[in-house]
Amino acid sequence: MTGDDAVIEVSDLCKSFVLHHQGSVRIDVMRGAHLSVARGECVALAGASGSGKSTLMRMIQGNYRADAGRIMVDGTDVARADPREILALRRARMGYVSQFLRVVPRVPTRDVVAEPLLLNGAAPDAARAAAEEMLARLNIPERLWNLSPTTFSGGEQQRVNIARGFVHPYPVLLLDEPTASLDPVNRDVVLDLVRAAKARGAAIVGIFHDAEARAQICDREIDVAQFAPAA
Ligand SMILES: Nc1ncnc2c1ncn2[C@@H]1O[C@H](COP(=O)(O)OP(=O)(O)OP(=O)(O)O)[C@@H](O)[C@H]1O
Repeated sequence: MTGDDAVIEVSDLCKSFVLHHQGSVRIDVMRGAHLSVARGECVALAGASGSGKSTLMRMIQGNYRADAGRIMVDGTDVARADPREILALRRARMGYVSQFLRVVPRVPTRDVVAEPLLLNGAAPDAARAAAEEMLARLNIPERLWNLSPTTFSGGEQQRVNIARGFVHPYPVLLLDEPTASLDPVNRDVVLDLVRAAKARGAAIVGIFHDAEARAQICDREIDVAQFAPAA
C-alpha cells in the first residue's frame, strides 16, 4: 500500500515517558514506529503486554503527545495539531471505543448514544431514532434507554460505548478491546458492526486480545514490539 491511499499514516514516531515523581526515570517505549491503514482496512496492534499497544493508540487518538514523528489521521497531523483541531477530528472523523464508558452523570443512555450524531448536525428526532436502533441491535433492553448508563453492568456499559462509537459513520475508528466483556451473541453483533464499518470504507485500528475476533475482522497485525528502542 502506498501512503497515498492511507487514511492513517504514522511515521518515525518516538515516545518515552519520564517519571517525574520517581527520580525522573525515563522509559523509552518506541522509536521509529510506523503504520499505514487504508480505507476499509482493519489493522490489529499486537505484541506482548507492555510493548506499547495502548500507548500507540493513545498517540493516534491525541491523548499522549508524541516526542517526534508524524501521525496523519484523515488529513490532520495529530502529532502537531492543537487541542481544538484534535477535538474537531474526534467529533466528526475519529471515533474511539474503549472497554470503559465515561459519561456525564444523569444523561439518559439514549442521549449518550445520540450525542455524536447531534454534534455532527443531525436532527434530534433522527439522532434519537438512530440511537434507539443501535441500542436495540446491541441488545440493551428498552427499559434502560431512559436511564443513565452509570449503574449498568460492565458488559452493558461496554455496549453503550460501542453504540456511541458506531452510530456516526466516522471515517476512522480506534477500538480498544471492544469485545472484552461481551457474551458470544453480543460479541458477534460487534464483529458485524466492524465488518459493516469496513464495508463503508472506515479505516480501523484495534487492540483485540480475543484472537478469534481478531482473526475474523482484521486484515493485518502489526507487532508493536518491533518498535521497541532496544530491538
Ligand atoms: N502514562 C504512562 N506513564 C508512564 N509510563 C507509561 C504510561 N503509559 C504507559 N507506560 C509504559 O509504557 C510501556 C507500554 O505500555 P502500554 O500500556 O502501551 O503497553 P500495552 O502493549 O498496551 O500493554 P497491555 O497489553 O498490558 O495493555 C509500559 O512499560 C508502561 O509502563
